Amino acid sequence: MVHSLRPLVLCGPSGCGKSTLLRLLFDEFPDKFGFSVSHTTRSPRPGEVDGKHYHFTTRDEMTAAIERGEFIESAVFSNNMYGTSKAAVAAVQAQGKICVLDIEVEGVKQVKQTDLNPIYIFIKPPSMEELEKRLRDRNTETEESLQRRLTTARSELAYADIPGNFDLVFVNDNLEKAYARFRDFILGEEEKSSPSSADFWCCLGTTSTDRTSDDYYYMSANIPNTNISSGGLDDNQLSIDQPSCQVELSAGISSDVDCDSGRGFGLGGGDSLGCSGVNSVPEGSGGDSGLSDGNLGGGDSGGGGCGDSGGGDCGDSGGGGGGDSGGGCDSGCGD
Ligand SMILES: Nc1ncnc2c1ncn2[C@@H]1O[C@H](COP(=O)(O)OP(=O)(O)OP(=O)(O)O)[C@@H](O)[C@H]1O
Repeated sequence: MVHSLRPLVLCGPSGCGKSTLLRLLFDEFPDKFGFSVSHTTRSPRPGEVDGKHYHFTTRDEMTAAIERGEFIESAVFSNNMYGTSKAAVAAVQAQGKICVLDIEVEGVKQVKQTDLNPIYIFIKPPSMEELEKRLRDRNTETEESLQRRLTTARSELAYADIPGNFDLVFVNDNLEKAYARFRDFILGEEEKSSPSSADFWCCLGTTSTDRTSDDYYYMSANIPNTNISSGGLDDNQLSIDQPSCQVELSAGISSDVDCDSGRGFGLGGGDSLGCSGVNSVPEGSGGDSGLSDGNLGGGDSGGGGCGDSGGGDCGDSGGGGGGDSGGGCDSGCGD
């Protein structure tokens, strides 16, 4: 299964510094991020290139494409249409890059209705006065368009202040500090959503035949000290050290299952075990990590990336070294 990295939605009032911060990000990570090229009906600014900064289009063409369902989001801003086509996002993801969407609040609301599941970031200016100064200094606006942008900015800032609307809201005051915060947050979030930290099941039974449903435990490598959520051991915990993703059983695993704290197992950095997004494992089914009581070394994969519960048993091939597979779960997981 191919894991698409979560897209990044960047939002903030015109002039808050979105383009500036993105330029720094792309300069530092030229191969990691890809810009989703928006469509717009506004005229190109000096230096802007069609197909690179925007797909410049007409109102009629864009309206027709939206009606054909070709857009994830679209909005009218300062009398111009802006929008993100599905093709623009897919083109970036096809390159194995994190797709960056620079969109307005109305577009954010529409993206939230889709299954895109991006990271939402909002950039605030230090003040309305500073925002106005930046826009004037940029020298790209007429007095009328500047006033429109400032009016829109107020409602955008109000939307950003509602808890839960964005994963990160921060002020772009000192550019260096703002960029560091922006970059570190994105890298942290992407690390969390990478396959190495997907939720997974593992099995602690010694052999495939003596396992019961009680031997399967649900773990999330994103959350330290995650409660075991199945197998009747809700009071027990798994302790998980990030970022190496070492997973081990804490002391206190009940002895009435066929395991104890000595039967720990670990994952090297970048590892993935079993099936992500699993909610239940039917009795006697697979979805396990391919481990009995072994460790997987760095670079291992115990299967991974399955959408749902079940599937065939992964075998007992624990203890693999670097680059090993923990039992070929991948094909055995049903959706
Ligand atoms: N931290 C900062 N301190 C001072 N000036 C800044 C800072 N960040 C950006 N600027 C300046 O503010 C102006 C607006 O920034 P930028 O063009 O990146 O905004 P934007 O949010 O992309 O705007 P738009 O949405 O209209 O494209 C630019 O001239 C930029 O150089």
